[in-house]
Amino acid sequence: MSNNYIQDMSLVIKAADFAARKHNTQRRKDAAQTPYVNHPIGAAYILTNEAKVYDAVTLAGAILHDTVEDTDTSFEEIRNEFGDEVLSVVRDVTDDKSLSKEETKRLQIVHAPHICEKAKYVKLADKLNNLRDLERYLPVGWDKETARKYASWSREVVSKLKGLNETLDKELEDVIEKILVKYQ
Ligand SMILES: Nc1nc2c(ncn2[C@@H]2O[C@H](COP(=O)(O)OP(=O)(O)O)[C@@H](OP(=O)(O)OP(=O)(O)O)[C@H]2O)c(=O)[nH]1
Repeated sequence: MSNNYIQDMSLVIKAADFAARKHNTQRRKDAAQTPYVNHPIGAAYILTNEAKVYDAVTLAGAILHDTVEDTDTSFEEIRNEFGDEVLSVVRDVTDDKSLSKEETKRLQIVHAPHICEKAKYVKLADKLNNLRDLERYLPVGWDKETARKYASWSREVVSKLKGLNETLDKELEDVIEKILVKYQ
């Protein structure tokens, strides 16, 4: 085994361990209250399985993408544990939760073209994983209009990231269309 391979594998597995511990009390908004960590792991799996992205920093970034936004994790902790490259990816996909929901959503559209390429992949996989869940079930507390609005807003965000990966572009387009039909 090469040293690079060992380093890459270690980084990704460390990220999975870290995310699982940080998200351990959180659940998805489905009836079964699926562990929240299924979402970041699902996003990373979309990258390897569908987008054919195998870069360890991108995969670690995908696995860690909600730790600062949704748990007590700080950017400093991400830097100390995973280094500056992973930090850049996580920083680029972390919303400022001190802003209003509307402003946060507006800023995702504005910022999307300017984030680093690895973060763009993470953002696409994040949205695709959430949208696939949304197509399967309405999250607890959501109505059809909330679902349609989330899909339309996601379409605006991902439109700023088009051209990076044909498979992700197509899968996102398809699932958004299905949601808009299912919840009309
Ligand atoms: N489809 C789906 N989404 C779920 C589920 N559980 C949690 N979510 C999260 O809900 C958020 C969207 O719901 P909102 O009503 O807008 O936000 P909020 O509840 O977190 O305040 C998404 O995160 P976000 O950070 O607000 O948006 P994004 O930037 O991750 O897209 C998504 O990750 C689930 O079971 N299904």
